[in-house]
Amino acid sequence: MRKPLIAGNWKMNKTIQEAVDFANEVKGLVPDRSKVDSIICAPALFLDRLLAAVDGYNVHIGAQTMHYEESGAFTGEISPAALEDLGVSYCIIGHSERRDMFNETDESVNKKTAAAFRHNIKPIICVGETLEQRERNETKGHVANQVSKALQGLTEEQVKQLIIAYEPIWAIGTGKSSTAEDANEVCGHIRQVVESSYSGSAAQSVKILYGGSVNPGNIDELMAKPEIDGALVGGASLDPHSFLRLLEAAANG
Ligand SMILES: O=C[C@H](O)COP(=O)(O)O
Repeated sequence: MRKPLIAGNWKMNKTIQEAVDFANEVKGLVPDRSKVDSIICAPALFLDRLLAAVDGYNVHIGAQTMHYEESGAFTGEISPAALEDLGVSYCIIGHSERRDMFNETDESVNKKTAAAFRHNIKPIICVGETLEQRERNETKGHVANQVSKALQGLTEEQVKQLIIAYEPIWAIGTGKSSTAEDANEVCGHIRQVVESSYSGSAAQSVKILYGGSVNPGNIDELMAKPEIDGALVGGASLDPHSFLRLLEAAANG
């Protein structure tokens, strides 16, 4: 039985004060970590303050991206070693916005995933198809290819700890979520890819999330599906009440 996981991706939203206010508002109300892993992936500038704000509560803090090198001449980049030193335990890798706007590739996603494991950071690898790919019936092939490339060189033990978020690009921030049935089918396909590349045990351990216009109105239906272990949530994670509702749905589902 895989423990459910809800990760909020704040993207480039909030000020530090708004972030700390949010953490103070939700932290005592977040369901116990035995029921759900609750994660806030915040802008890098807020991570230190958020870690201090939620210390001792059931909330994990994650980053939204990082570099694969430890250090060096990479102006403006975020070092995985520095994230580890800060106490950051999760990092989103290969979000479609970063693939689209910041030149993230399957190769860099693979290198970042390996770097995350070297630094005790759990990677949340994002995959998903465009609307055109969906219309051409290429969803499963595209997603399988992204997953295979992201996992190259990982050990079975690493794969068991992995989190993969299936986010159809056409569903992100559009209010147009995938149906729970479709999302479940693609998440199941991802699990099969893991099984054929690694083992049944790896496939049963890896957590697969759905992302794309998840909100308090559709979370129950998504969480009821057997292949969906949780959600990566953008817009609906920005409001404390909505975020808490998502956590409760996952914890009690
Ligand atoms: O990482 C989160 C996804 O991009 C989903 O964003 P959204 O919930 O605003 O559609």
